[in-house]
Amino acid sequence: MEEKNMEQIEQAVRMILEAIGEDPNREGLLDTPKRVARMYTEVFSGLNEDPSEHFKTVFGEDHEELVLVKDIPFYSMCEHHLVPFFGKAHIAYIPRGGKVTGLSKLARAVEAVAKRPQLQERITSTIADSLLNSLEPHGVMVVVEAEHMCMTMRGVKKPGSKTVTSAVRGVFVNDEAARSEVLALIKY
Ligand SMILES: Nc1nc2c(ncn2[C@@H]2O[C@H](COP(=O)(O)OP(=O)(O)OP(=O)(O)O)[C@@H](O)[C@H]2O)c(=O)[nH]1
Ligand SMILES: [Zn+2]
Repeated sequence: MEEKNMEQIEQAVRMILEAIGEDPNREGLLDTPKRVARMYTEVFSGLNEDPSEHFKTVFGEDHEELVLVKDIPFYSMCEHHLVPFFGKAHIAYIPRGGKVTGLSKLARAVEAVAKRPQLQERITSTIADSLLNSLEPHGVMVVVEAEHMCMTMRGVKKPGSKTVTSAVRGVFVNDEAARSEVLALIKY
């Protein structure tokens, strides 16, 4: 992030601290605006990242069977309240024409998409569409499960509640058995 953007965040944090009735000049808070600016640089670092960039690493492997990377942990920021939501993403696809990507690239795509102000639904569909368009596989299925701090520490206050979203593309749409296989393997 550019220096001027960091300064803007620092100013904004100072204003928020004042607005809630705090003294931004007391010792414990003196470095807080700078820390928050650094933290936002990190947690919003995916804002201008295209997840498809990660799928450029392709191996010509003749495997037209299921690939599933599950339990990919992620942390994101709810775009309504700017508080975290976090959980696990599971990504399944059936490659076509030898287009198999590196396993870590699936996790990198999750990072890119999660590190911006987000909705869980958008994380889920963005990953699915990006994989679909880049590798042109037979099918893609993305399942995301997460806990939203805006629903636990405030508001409706329902700690432990989980939101599950899925995005299904290609052969998975009409093949119930294939979908069930993925869901069984995710739970396994
Ligand atoms: N669909 C969706 N909603 C989300 C997500 N993250 C947070 N929300 C919801 O966004 C909604 C915002 O509702 P508003 O009524 O505008 O805001 P609010 O008054 O703070 O709502 P409460 O959380 O119910 O107190 C809430 O229902 C949140 O639970 C998400 O990833 N997807
Ligand atoms: Zn929220």
